[in-house]
Amino acid sequence: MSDLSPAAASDATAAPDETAAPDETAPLRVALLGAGTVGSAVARTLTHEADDLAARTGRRLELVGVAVRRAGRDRADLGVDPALFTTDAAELVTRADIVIELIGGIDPAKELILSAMAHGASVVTGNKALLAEAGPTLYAAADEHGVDLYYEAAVAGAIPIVRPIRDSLAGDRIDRVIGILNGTTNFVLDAMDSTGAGFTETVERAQALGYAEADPTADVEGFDAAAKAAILASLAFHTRVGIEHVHREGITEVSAGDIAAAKEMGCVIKLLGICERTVVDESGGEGISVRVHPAMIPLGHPLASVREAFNAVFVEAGSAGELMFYGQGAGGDPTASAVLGDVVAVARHRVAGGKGPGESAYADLPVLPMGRARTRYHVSLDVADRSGVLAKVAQVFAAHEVSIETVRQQVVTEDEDGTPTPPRAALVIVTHSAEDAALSATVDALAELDIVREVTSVLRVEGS
Ligand SMILES: NC(=O)c1ccc[n+]([C@@H]2O[C@H](COP(=O)([O-])OP(=O)(O)OC[C@H]3O[C@@H](n4cnc5c(N)ncnc54)[C@H](O)[C@@H]3O)[C@@H](O)[C@H]2O)c1
Ligand SMILES: N[C@@H](CCO)C(=O)O
Ligand code: NA
Repeated sequence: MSDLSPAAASDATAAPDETAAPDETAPLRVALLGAGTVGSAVARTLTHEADDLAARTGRRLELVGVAVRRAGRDRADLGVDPALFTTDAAELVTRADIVIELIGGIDPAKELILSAMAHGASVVTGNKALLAEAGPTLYAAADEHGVDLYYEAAVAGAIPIVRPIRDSLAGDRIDRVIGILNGTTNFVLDAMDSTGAGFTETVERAQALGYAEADPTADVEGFDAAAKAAILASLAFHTRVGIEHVHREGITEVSAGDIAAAKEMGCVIKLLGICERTVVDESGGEGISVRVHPAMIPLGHPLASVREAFNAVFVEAGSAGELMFYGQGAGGDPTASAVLGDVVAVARHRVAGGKGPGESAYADLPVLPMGRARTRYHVSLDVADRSGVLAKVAQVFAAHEVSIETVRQQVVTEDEDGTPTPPRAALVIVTHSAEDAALSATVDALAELDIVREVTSVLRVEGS
């Protein structure tokens, strides 16, 4: 179908023959925007695997240009004709059937994608930040111009999860998606767990090893995972979810003490992206909760075994039951695998003369505030050790209608440096599931009690 696209029409140099049949052997013109970590790997595969890609697609994929920020750099290893490099991305997107956007960020990526679509190109992108901010605008443009918008690389890198949710599970009802969606934070938490070291020291080590960026804010503060959670929730619940709807807490406050407390509970701490469907009223009306925060999960949960910088997504669906998707969430070649899979998919649509699914937002479920999410809390308190203390603490939970699951107490008689202390106790309370607002109010009220010397840690417990 590409030969009748506006891009092809405007590109024609010979006198147009309105009655001529489309050339069904002409290569599909591919434009690549960005030759960084992922773009370079994509360029290499497009050139080195051209014959296999043509065989799988049914048409050759001809790289017609690579937009870069700076001209003149030696990029010989990509195997790309040097004449194809350009600094004019805006011009390049007007003469392609498929545009691969791998420059990242909002501007100019958004305008380039919209222009590419207006010129008839299908778009493949890995840009989670842009999708979480402007997904509906991009989908509307794709719809208007009859082109594809594919973005498998945007969530969990190489792991096939966007298309499994959008296509393979389209006949099922997804109730919950829990993901380890950020490799940097998983690496840091895993290293803290194995070494007992603190957060700052571990991030510095991750930076030295190349796992964390020089500025790790987007990862450690949970922005990257929140963008991915927004995309997953939109797909899973057929509802528009933007980054602004996602409750976000990063891992900067997770201490070595929290990690040790999790170990004692038979848990590990992970930064989780949680997207879940909940009943919100007595008539069975539903809403969704989308949140990113550190949480304890039991060692027996499949997500607990996800080590180092790996990602995983655990899906609970009505008929399929529990599914686990695991693999590399980042890196040039792994992410390029997801990009190229999308390129082949959209190219096949062009060859067959159709397009893939557009946005599905028909359910339009309300996105609940964090206070309405149901979770469990693990609360550690440093309290005076005298009669009536446990009763007072239990009363606070009861007053907020939060049910206690377990209580553990350890008497402390000396400080960390061995100095004898007045009798006190370390109290660890794990609750049953309750609304986050009630749990949070409970913790605030506990902190006000004169018998509570300190609330030493508060962690959510998920996955059980
Ligand atoms: N790196 C990963 O592991 C990974 C994984 C999944 C998704 N992604 C996503 O893929 C995209 C690319 O990531 P990356 O890691 O390759 O980034 P990168 O910073 O390594 O590469 C981006 C490249 O785009 C170039 N660029 C920026 N503006 C440009 C412009 N206007 N015209 C031409 N070139 C321009 C930059 O010079 C750079 O070379 C991002 O959206 C990112 O979120 C990356
Ligand atoms: N910075 C991300 C990789 C790309 O999303 C991570 O650490 O997982
Ligand atoms: Na993916």
